Amino acid sequence: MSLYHETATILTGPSTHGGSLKSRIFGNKDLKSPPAQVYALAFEASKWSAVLKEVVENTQLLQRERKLSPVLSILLTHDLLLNKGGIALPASHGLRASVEKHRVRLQSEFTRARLRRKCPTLDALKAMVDAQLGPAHPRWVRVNAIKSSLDEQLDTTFNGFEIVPTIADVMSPASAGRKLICLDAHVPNLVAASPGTDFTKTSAYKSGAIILQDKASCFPAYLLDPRPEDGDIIDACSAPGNKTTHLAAILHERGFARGQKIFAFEKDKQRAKTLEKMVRTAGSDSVTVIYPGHDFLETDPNSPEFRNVGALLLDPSCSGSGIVGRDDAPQFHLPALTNPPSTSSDASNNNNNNSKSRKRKRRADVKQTGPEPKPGPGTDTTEPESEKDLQTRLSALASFQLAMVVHALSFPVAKKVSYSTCSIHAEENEQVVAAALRSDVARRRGWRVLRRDEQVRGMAEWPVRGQPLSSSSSSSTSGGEDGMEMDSTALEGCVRAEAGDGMGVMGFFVACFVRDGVEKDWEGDPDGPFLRDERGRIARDVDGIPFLKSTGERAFALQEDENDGFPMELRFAEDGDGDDGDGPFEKDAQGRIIRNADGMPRLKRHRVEEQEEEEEGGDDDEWGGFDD
Ligand SMILES: C[S@@+](CC[C@H](N)C(=O)[O-])C[C@H]1O[C@@H](n2cnc3c(N)ncnc32)[C@H](O)[C@@H]1O
Repeated sequence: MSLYHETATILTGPSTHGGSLKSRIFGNKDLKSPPAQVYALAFEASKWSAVLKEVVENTQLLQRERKLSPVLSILLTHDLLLNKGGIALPASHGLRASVEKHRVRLQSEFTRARLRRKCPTLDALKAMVDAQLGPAHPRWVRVNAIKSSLDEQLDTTFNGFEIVPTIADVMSPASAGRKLICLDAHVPNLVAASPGTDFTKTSAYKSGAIILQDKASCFPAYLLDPRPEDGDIIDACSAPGNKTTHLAAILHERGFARGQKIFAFEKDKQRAKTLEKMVRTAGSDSVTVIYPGHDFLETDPNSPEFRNVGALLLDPSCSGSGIVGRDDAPQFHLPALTNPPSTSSDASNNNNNNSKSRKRKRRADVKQTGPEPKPGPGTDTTEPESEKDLQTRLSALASFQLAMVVHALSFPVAKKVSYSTCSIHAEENEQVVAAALRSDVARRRGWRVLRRDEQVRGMAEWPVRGQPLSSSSSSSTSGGEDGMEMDSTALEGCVRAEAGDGMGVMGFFVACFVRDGVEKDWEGDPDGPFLRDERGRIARDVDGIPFLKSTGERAFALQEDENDGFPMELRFAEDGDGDDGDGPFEKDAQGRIIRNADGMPRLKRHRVEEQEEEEEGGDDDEWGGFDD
């Protein structure tokens, strides 16, 4: 297969497979062409594709050369017009000939495209195209607490990186070529590294000590805040497993309750294989039960298997309209097969990279598999989708998403459910939450949105919140008019992330449903079965287990038999830091585990390091305060 066919295959393959463009290419063992050449062509052609799309359309190249596909037309035109060596194929090759015979026409159309952009020279056009690449997206790295620690990674994988205080420093064009990292201020164990940094060859990546996961994608597990006392956790839509493994990592730091499990559902069997691999690599296989090929909607919430499920993470298929920076390459603009020639106003539209309507229409694809119609090939395109088609697609997605949320809210002892999408559309976000709150099950069981002031520190401090439905809906009828309004407290409880706002995140949405009356279902006591302190909070022992009113004893009997199921006693994972038999966490004089403000238990290791620093007379460690 030629360089051009191989590059075309990479560019039109599912964007959900294999991470960044770089890792998709360099990790592809089947490539016959040199990966560096494929990457250079894919990147450069993508960068120029908005201009080349115009050239191809205006010369009607695709109509003249019926065997040429849209993606190949861009790749070949790129090399013909912009590559010093021209098209890298023998002169007699059919592909090369099919484009070269239109050289004069293509060249003059390219000149017109340049002049329309008011660029007097090719160099000026090159500078403009480079400038339009937009703000670079950082490479987000989550340190997997099951296999490593932030400190260990700072000493190893990030050794040689300069630590800078803000994400703006990491993304600044002035920092190009430097190896920078910034420790995230909102999500524990998360690091932003210079855009395009390739960690896929590091031993930490291969061993699962680090996981490449966008900051916003870390919000759901962090906001759900899984705890030993939550019992079993369901991840309803798991593949490829970023959030499943994040749940496991958070629980690992807190200490899993004995027998506590994460049930990971994945409807797509193929994707379930990726999930299995990721869970194994991340070291969370012993606590994760995978249900490959299993439709979450077909689970029976009342099945004995799920009697201890206290929390669910729901990250269903969505439009994916918020996805940016998944890749280290610019978007690829495909020429239309039948479009009339572009006008100068089309050209100026093409230049308007940041327009909101464009963002909304940007992707015709679906984030992952789901019930909705799938896109055709070439999904990484900017083919406009009509407003009507968009609304039809969004409404199909929203019905599915609502069904998933309502199902999750039906688990008998569940008391927290996070719902997330990487969509920017209110139809999939606030409107789904509003509709779920109005469902029978939500009303009957008292589900509400977790308030901002109840959220873990990083999420409470995150500034971008749910949008009022009338201003966030992409439909011409506002959500409010549809009766989908939410009160301001609930909206404030919703968390959004906005691409391109300087915080280095993709477009994302998450809300956590909670209910306060779970105990009522069990005990018939309006105040629940557990002892409470003077502020009405459930009293818990050092391990977080509540005390029963009836006996004054811990709610769950401690048993040695591991097979007796949850919840019994806490099991601390090996810490490797000289286990003193008293668990890995610092305790106060009363023997209670010391927790940071966000509820994270404080590891003994941190104290030892602080003491060492004090002895060395070092300054306060800026990063030691990360969990505080
Ligand atoms: C957005 S992706 C999940 C990403 C994942 N949470 C992560 O962070 O790596 C949605 C996944 O849900 C799966 N899915 C869709 N409908 C489902 C259903 N009814 N039951 C279980 N899985 C489903 C899709 O196959 C897809 O893999």
